Amino acid sequence: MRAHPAGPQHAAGLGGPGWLSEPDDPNDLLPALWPSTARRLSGGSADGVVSVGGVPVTELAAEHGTPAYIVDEADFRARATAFRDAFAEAFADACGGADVYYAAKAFTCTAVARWLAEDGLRYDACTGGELAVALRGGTDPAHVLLHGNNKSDEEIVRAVRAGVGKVVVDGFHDIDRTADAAREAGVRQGVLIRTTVGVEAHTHDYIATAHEDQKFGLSLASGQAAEAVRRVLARPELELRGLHSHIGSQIFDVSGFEVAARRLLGLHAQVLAEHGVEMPEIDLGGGFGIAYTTQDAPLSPADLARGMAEVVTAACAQLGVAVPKVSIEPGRAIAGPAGVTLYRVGSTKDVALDGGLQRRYVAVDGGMSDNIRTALYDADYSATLGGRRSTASPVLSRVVGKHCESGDVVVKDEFLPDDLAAGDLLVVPATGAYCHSMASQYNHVPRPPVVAVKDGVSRVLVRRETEDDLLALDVG
Ligand SMILES: Cc1ncc(COP(=O)(O)O)c(C=O)c1O
Ligand SMILES: N[C@@H](CCCC[NH3+])C(=O)O
Repeated sequence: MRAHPAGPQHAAGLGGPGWLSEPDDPNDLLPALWPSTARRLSGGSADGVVSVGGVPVTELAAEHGTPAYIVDEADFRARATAFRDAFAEAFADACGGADVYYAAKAFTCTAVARWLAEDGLRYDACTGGELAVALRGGTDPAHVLLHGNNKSDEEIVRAVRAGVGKVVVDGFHDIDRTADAAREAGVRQGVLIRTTVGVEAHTHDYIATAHEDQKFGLSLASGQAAEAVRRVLARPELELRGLHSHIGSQIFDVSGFEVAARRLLGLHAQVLAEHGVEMPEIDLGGGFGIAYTTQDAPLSPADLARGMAEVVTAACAQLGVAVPKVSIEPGRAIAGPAGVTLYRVGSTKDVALDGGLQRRYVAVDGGMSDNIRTALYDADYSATLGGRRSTASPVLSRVVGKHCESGDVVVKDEFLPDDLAAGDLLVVPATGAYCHSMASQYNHVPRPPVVAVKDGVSRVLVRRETEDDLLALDVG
């Protein structure tokens, strides 16, 4: 990592993160963080402008306004099919391939469901709302699985009637309700049992999900998962398809997945020994990390698939069981790098810090309502000047929003050019996952649109909310 030209103390003195370093030219886009079609144009009337999907951000801002979520359709679909192909290949010999369920919670809308269906991916919904989007997008219901730690009766009935392939049993409370819904619908419902395997995933506490002391799943160690197997087998309306584990999100360390797979397969073998039931599937969840900064080094889908295939094959051989059909549920790794957020700068202010240092606050026209991840998880992002090139010297800056909250920060630390001013466009990469899907209308700020870009054309997938939309909800 290279230090800032003013000396390492420039950033270090602010207690800034270790990852913050300046690219050779701050106008460069660091490829790992951006959709594959993103570039800074050179020459012509749009010289210096960032372009995504062949559309300059100046055009996007003029046509769709700011803030706006921009999704690079080709990049999203390439990442999705890379997972599909890598896992199909890695598991081909062991179990005839693998199924990839896109985790809709990362980002979904009808167009996304359609892309996935066209490209042969499946769909992981965790609410009735996400299921509704899948069905409206033309997803084959048999390719949908329904998660949820607190599914309503109505969600279960709706999913079973729609013909979803699998309902994931997250607790004992799901078993009889799903079986009753299946009996009423006259079907045999496939189920997975979400198992808490006791892995402490190396990620933010709020997004680790396989240790004992959290709300999801049935514990392996305490015997709850084995008891759930017995209860499911006692209901003939249910078809026990397999066990499920999801250890958390934004994980880079493959050892967590390895331990989870081995423990899950241990229970899988135990069920065979105890009940004579050979479950045909196993679902290892999602959670594959992406690069938000230059410090993050994600594994490629091919490396992940190869690594997971080795672990699963070896564990099955050791246990003396056939390799079940493997499923995974990536969300962030498909949607995250495919999306950027476009903002317009409204104001700046310099604050003197101890030691003669200063921090520049750059306020944009969105904030924690369109990206809650910085406030919620202390997440790191980067930002770049989008509408022009600048040769002004870089200034350590903090990109903040317009909300009435001092924690309303989008990018904690970034070097931005000294001549950045009101009216400039800023682009924040790697915002395709868990930004639109976690957006709020805090301070009655309408949510931004989602605009797809491809081959030089932009298309609104989700329209911008208006104040009238918000007022229409207020019926009191
Ligand atoms: C059950 C389950 N599957 C898949 C995912 C997707 O995770 P990620 O977007 O990190 O791949 C999540 C979210 O963490 C989840 O809870
Ligand atoms: N929402 C989280 C990920 C957790 C998702 C689902 N279990 C994030 O933004 O990183």
